[in-house]
Amino acid sequence: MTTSDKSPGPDATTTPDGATTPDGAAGPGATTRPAEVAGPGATTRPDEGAGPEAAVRSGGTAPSGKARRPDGEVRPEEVAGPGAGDGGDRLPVAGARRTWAWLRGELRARWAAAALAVLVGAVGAAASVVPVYVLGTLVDLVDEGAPGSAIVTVALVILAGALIGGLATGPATYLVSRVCEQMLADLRERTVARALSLPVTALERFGKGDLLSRVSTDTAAIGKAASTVVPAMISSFLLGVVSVGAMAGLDWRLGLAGAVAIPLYVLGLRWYLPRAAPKYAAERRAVADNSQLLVESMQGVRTVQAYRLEGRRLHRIGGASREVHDISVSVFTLFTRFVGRVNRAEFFGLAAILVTGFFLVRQGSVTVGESAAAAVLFHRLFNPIGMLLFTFDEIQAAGASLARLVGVIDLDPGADRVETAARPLRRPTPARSTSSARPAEPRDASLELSDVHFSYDGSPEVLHGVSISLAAGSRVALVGSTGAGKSTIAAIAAGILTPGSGAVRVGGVELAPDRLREHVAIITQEVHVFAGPLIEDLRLARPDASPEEAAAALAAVGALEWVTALPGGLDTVVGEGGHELTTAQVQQLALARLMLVDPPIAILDEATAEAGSLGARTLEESAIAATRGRTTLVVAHRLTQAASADRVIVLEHGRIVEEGGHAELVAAGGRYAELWRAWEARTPASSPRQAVTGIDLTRTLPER
Ligand SMILES: Nc1ncnc2c1ncn2[C@@H]1O[C@H](COP(=O)(O)OP(=O)(O)OP(=O)(O)O)[C@@H](O)[C@H]1O
Repeated sequence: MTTSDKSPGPDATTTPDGATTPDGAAGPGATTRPAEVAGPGATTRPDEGAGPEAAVRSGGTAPSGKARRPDGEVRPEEVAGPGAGDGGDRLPVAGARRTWAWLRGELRARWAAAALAVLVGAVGAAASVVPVYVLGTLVDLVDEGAPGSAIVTVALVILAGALIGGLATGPATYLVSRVCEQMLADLRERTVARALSLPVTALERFGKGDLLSRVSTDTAAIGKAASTVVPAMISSFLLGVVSVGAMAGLDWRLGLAGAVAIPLYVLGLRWYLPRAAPKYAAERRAVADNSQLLVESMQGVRTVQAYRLEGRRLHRIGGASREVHDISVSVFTLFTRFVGRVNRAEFFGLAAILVTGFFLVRQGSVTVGESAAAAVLFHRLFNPIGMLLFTFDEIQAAGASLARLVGVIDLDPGADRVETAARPLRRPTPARSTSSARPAEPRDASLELSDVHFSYDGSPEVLHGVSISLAAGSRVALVGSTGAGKSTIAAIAAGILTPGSGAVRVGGVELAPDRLREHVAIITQEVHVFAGPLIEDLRLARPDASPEEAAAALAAVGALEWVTALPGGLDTVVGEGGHELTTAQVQQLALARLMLVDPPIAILDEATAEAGSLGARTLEESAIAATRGRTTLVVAHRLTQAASADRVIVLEHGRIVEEGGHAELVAAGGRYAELWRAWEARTPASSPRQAVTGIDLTRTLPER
């Protein structure tokens, strides 16, 4: 199974303040690009995230981490609630009870398959004990000098038992691992789906490294357990039960002698597990921290280079890796000491059986063959018991990983509001209920933000009652200095961020963020080019788009020419490891996706701001073509974008300070006029507006 391929926009979005680099460009070939479209119908490709996962894996030099406490108690960080982790910013980990409940629920849902697996396993275990049981009879027959025919019969029974046991093992393993794999696939799918449905602010707060290590390292730990450890454990357990039963069947005292080993095994486990659990937890944390550090360093590589932070980053990564290494070594040392205790238990168990058998044979209670069979039965348990004990930590690790994934599944989709609720914000205005159960449909493509307040987690409010209204089909530019709140407004209007209070309406109807995304598409500052054919990248916006429709969208934004000139045209493999696209080309792809999404409302957040001056003209034209006929909100860092809008809204410190047409505001001599003069001064040319974009804006300016 794969992740849903119908998840809307959020996966394709970026932080409102997007990581800008000193040179302002992500560089050719970079996977993350300075513009991104997300919106109605946008989808998640099954292969997405392969890169970061690989990065985490390559960083995860240590064996899969382990963290569950043996007694299944809830660790301090195992508090089901966002932000309740030990660092305050980790994704939550489900408690032991909740994890068991999840497991039980999943098994109940597959009870028939699970029961069949156990049944086949039990038959296999019973059949494989038969040869040892009968071996005792064979010894006695030989001892008594029985005829060859009797021995042949016993030998045939041994053969049949071994055959049935062997034949049943394969299907039993297959059936158990199939149930486990199905549960894992479901779990992985639901984890990714929930992560994608999380608000961007929540994802930022938790850190992508933690999420990636859960989806990769934790899933791998569970996957390993599901395919190998759990089936082996179940068959070992069944074999153990059947063998002890068989020993007791020979003579109860032999069974009791074998049972001498049990308390020793238990003591060994009780010695090991409490010591191992904190070490595994520390190892898991160290691996996650190391992953986070690596992901951050890779994602911020330009900033790292620009500020010459390579040495310091490498030093920190080296330190984190050393910590992982040291903890892993101490985990292994502990494990070898545990092995010694297991060997001791085996020795005492076998010795007890042999001594008991000796005396029982002497007093005539059992035969030599029966005593030998008991010893062999016990000896045959060495491997299964060792398997049970030595993989206990892997099961623990899988349990810890399971708790981490269940923690993500249980996350409240409105996780970013959990913390903001503690702050003195007005509650969001409840959506007006309609008389019928059906949600009201917007009557047109107008967009309205009404008295919107917003603050990022734990930070002071950044929007203080912003109200903006865009008539259907109009083009409005948001202008303001850095940090004024433009991108935040864009993200709220697109349904990426949820306002602390206030309302967002489309066509007069207040819509929740998820419904808002059905009507609004946004191009943000980062575009992710997914590895694969270019047409598939376009189909993220509309999965059923035909090559002709994709070509038409590309043509509309002026990109068809260069796409057809690519070696494979629409089928050229782009993204990580594929054909490298320029920043401007990537931005045009984002605009073509917007065309395919065909939303009534479009939001451009610096869609062209990162372009080099040579591509600026083309991109400006592409952006105008892509948004023609749509209600458009443009975050205009380049004031030429504002000059071409129907209306300009000037924002400062989270408040609207001016609003009106470009010419009107310039004439008014206020804040916009000030910004415009500064802009003109920065772009000396006979016709500043033309010089910046290469477009004669008087042609594109609407009639006023
Ligand atoms: N993810 C975030 N977490 C915390 N604070 C944030 C976050 N994103 C933005 N901010 C803060 O919110 C305020 C508004 O930021 P926003 O990015 O909306 O401004 P902007 O006008 O778009 O700025 P710019 O032109 O630099 O993009 C700023 O003070 C910024 O530091």
